[in-house]
Amino acid sequence: MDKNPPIDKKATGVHALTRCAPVAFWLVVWQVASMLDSSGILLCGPLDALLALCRLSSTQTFWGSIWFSTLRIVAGVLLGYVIAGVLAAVSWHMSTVRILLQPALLAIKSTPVACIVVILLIWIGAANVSIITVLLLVVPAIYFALCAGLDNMDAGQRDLFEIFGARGRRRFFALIWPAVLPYLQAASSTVLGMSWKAGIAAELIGVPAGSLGERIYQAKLLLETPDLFAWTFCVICLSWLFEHGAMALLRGTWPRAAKLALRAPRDLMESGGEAPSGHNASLRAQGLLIGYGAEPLREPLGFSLGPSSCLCLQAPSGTGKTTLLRTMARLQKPLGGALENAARGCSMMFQDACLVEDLDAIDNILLFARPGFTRKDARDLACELLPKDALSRPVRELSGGQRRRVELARAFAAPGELVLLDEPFGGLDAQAHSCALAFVKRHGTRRIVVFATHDANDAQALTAQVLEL
Ligand SMILES: Nc1ncnc2c1ncn2[C@@H]1O[C@H](COP(=O)(O)OP(=O)(O)OP(=O)(O)O)[C@@H](O)[C@H]1O
Repeated sequence: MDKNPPIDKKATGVHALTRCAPVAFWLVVWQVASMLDSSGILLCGPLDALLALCRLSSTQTFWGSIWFSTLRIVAGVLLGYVIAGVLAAVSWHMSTVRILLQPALLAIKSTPVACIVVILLIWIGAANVSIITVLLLVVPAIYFALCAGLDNMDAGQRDLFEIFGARGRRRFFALIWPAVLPYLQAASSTVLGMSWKAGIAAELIGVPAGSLGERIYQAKLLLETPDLFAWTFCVICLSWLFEHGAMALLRGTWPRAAKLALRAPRDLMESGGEAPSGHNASLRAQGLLIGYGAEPLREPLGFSLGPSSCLCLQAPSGTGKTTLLRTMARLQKPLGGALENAARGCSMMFQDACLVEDLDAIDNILLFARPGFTRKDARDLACELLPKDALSRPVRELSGGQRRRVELARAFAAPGELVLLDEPFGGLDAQAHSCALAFVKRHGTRRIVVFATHDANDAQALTAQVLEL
């Protein structure tokens, strides 16, 4: 069977016509308007502009000017992105830097380009005025976009990377980059086109020798209107190419960043070890108070868990099971009492599935897996819980129950000796439920497993101690 659907030639033809017809219409309007100006100084026709472009493009000066301006504008943009990235990273870690930078960058952002150019001409002269002008346009726009992306990073995703101890390149490529990318794309779509406008405006004011700005200025001085239109057309094309090329590059970074995150080596210090041995793992609470603000949710809690033990948290809704699990994961500080955790590493299954949505089940498992855990291991582990056809689709396309099972597999592929499961069997049918119970029993040995459930039979099935809140 032919896999490619037949091309609808009629529809393609209509599509091409709807795109070309308006352009042709405006070219005719332009030609007619130019014919009304008999002098040809105010407005030249499109044909004259095209002839001028052909004439100019055969000269060395033409390509020299394009090279001169492109080099400076692109350098300004690249430098601007690097500086904005460094400043945003520092500001994110140091609020004082952010407070200090805020007024300066807002002032630069609000200053008209023409004023910036005039000041720069006094300071650095004309030759490189376009680089700094473009840089000053890019830095505030990209800096504020990056800060917004970092500020609005999903709290659940942050918790996920924090608990699993994913740092360095994996954290950058799988957490930070996808969080800032939409903001970066939105700001870039404005800034990239603007950078050419600002760069050429700077050259027109400073008139550096050999630049596109100088050519446009000369064409205006000598009233060579066709040349003026030809140069303007060049700037529009360069700006369009640059903007669309850079945006396509940016769009393509996410799948690549995910691959880089998966390839990043996981060092043993970071992960807590090769595989859980569980020999010395323990978790003890004495007079533990949990809650938000000053008022504890419950009376003081106490329990003691040794290696290969399982604790079931059972309580009605809203009584603090999730809060206790978050406290055990060190995502929240206890309000009082003592919590001694002697387990190496921790992994958690959240009540609301928290996954890297664009990656498939295997990649989600591998992202936080212990060192030496191969793709085949991840596939075998996932196959214990999920149908094969669910393994290679982005997890955002999976059902709620399937997503929970990806999380469950991920929790046991990670090296943590303490495994916290928040309602791991919620939303599963009877068969999937018993399969998940068997999975936890099989892989829970040599770890401490703490899970929250509303089903009293789960504790029995896993021979778990029960802590009723
Ligand atoms: N971020 C928060 N700030 C303040 N109070 C919160 C916060 N999160 C939860 N609570 C409150 O803490 C209490 C316990 O919530 P928690 O989510 O721990 O209960 P739960 O036992 O896990 O409930 P469920 O079984 O419905 O998941 C609830 O009364 C809830 O309103």
